[in-house]
Amino acid sequence: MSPERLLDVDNVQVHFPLREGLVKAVDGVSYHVNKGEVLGIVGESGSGKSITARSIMRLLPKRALDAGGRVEMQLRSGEHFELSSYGRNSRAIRQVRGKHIGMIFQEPMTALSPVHTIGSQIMRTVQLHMGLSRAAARERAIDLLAKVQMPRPEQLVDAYPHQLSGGMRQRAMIALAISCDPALLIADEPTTALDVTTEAQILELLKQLQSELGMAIIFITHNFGVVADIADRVSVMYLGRIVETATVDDIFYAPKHPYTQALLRSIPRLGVDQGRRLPTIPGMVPDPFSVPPGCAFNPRCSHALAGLCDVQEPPEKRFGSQMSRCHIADQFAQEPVHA
Ligand SMILES: Nc1ncnc2c1ncn2[C@@H]1O[C@H](COP(=O)(O)OP(=O)(O)OP(=O)(O)O)[C@@H](O)[C@H]1O
Repeated sequence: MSPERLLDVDNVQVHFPLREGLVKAVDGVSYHVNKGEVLGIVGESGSGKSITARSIMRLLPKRALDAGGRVEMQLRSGEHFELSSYGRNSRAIRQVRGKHIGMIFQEPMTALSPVHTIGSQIMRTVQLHMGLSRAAARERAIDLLAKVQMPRPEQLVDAYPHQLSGGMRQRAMIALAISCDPALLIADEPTTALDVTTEAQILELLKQLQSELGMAIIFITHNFGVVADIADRVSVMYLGRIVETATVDDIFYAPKHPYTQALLRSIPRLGVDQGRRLPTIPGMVPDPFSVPPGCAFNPRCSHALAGLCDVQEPPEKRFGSQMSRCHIADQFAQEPVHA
């Protein structure tokens, strides 16, 4: 691992053996995150974004089968830690969760307990991982609430989650996730349930915290607009695989996978698309029990070549730092989809 590398995810596979058949929810996913960078992971519902992130934390649903792959992280001490070699409830992994990796979700109550005050939940975490005294932990909890820009932190530290608005609960969850100064924050659709104004405020807060604390973020979303705002690099997922990875500029101005291009065409442009019907991607995401042979996107792809795309799985093609899993990736000119 190079010194700037924080996380390496290599060929991770997560399956669900269900009565109807085997679902390969994550089918050989590889990516990396550098220290202090924001990696956006984009894709439609069911593409495997959340399960990939959960596999890093070893927080897979009970029915999931860990079918292989390796996840390694470089801790702040320089020590390499192989997360994939530990079980969900192992002592080692519980040390890493919360301390080295924080996680925030769409629904704050996934992370917050309804029966404890915001302050006591933060205090418990920092006492456990940072060895602070009760008084120092309370002080840190108040500082953290101030850092996430909650008003009157000295009072809100004693509030229960249900006493806060949705946006404030989101801030409290962020305070808890960053309480031990993690090197990595995994953000799984953290702004999806919020109104546009609150969403913009939370994104602004995350950007501010990211540059202030120097932490890396894996930002999972189905919304390309959000990615443009926050990410340095982007990976696009389709049916359990990463189909394209590139810098945010290359993703928007020179996408080399027809799925990325189709997702970009469906973003509304301010002032241009108002009142106009937006193109949507034809067809539906296929049933996860019967993924099409060849390139899984071929039945929905306007560029698909019969006898190639419906037969052969596309290899990873590289163009500098950009990767596309498309047979004809080299044919896409460097032209913006969004002119
Ligand atoms: N608990 C579960 N039991 C069975 N299958 C599951 C379970 N959780 C996820 N899956 C399967 O894994 C696939 C990927 O799920 P995942 O939650 O990672 O998708 P996602 O891209 O994050 O979508 P969303 O945005 O809807 O959360 C799903 O389509 C589903 O087939």
